[in-house]
Amino acid sequence: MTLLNVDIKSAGYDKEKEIIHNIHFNVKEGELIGLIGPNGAGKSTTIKTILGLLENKEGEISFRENTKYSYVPERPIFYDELTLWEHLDFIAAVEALPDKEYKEKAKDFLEQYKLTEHAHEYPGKYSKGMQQKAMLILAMITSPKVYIIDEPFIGLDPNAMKLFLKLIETEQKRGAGILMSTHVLDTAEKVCDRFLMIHNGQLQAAGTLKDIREQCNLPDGSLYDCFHLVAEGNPDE
Ligand SMILES: Nc1ncnc2c1ncn2[C@@H]1O[C@H](COP(=O)(O)OP(=O)(O)OP(=O)(O)O)[C@@H](O)[C@H]1O
Repeated sequence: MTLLNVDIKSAGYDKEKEIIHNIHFNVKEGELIGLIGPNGAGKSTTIKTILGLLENKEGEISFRENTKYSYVPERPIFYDELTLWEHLDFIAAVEALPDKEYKEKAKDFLEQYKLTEHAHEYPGKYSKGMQQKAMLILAMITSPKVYIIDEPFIGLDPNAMKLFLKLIETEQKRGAGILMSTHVLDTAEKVCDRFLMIHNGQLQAAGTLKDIREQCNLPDGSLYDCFHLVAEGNPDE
């Protein structure tokens, strides 16, 4: 079942300058989709367009009816005057989450991510990795049907990375669809079901690794080889 359908004809920050063109894909239940591309390719712009943050947009973005989604930005954003628990309470209040259920879930996440002892501190003062983990907890607490995650791996230590991947898998099994932009291609190759390869604001290749290899004419290539070909035009350099 399709949860999110993206049909961007063009989008950009200023009326005169379009940044992305003809980006079409969907996210289905239980799928993890990797949004891949070099710096400045248009990944964050695609995400911002999906989130409705860009006014200059031609095309259609449609979430399945009543689909709740969570966005995890590349750079964590917190309220200065709220502790992590207060952030969780705030989200629970806005989303009208059942009290007992969300508290149990929150405690479980905090324990897993080793943030229990820091839950009453201000996340603005956490280390980078702790902030990233806190953002993930805030995203997961509402049990959304769709996740939109901008580069989750930077700043996570190896244990946190493993935990994140495990939680993502659990969320997929629950039926959540995930769109995740990342530069960590070896991990993406292992965990993503499909890929969207963007360069110069356009979709250059899309599909499973097999599809991408065929489109790049690299039958045994890794995701990195295909990325390199798309980004640089030569897989061997
Ligand atoms: N706020 C902005 N205003 C104007 N142009 C922007 C803005 N943000 C990004 N751009 C431009 O849009 C283009 C695509 O940038 P975008 O941030 O989408 O790339 P990206 O693929 O997410 O890159 P990275 O891997 O470096 O995060 C770049 O040319 C960039 O200069």
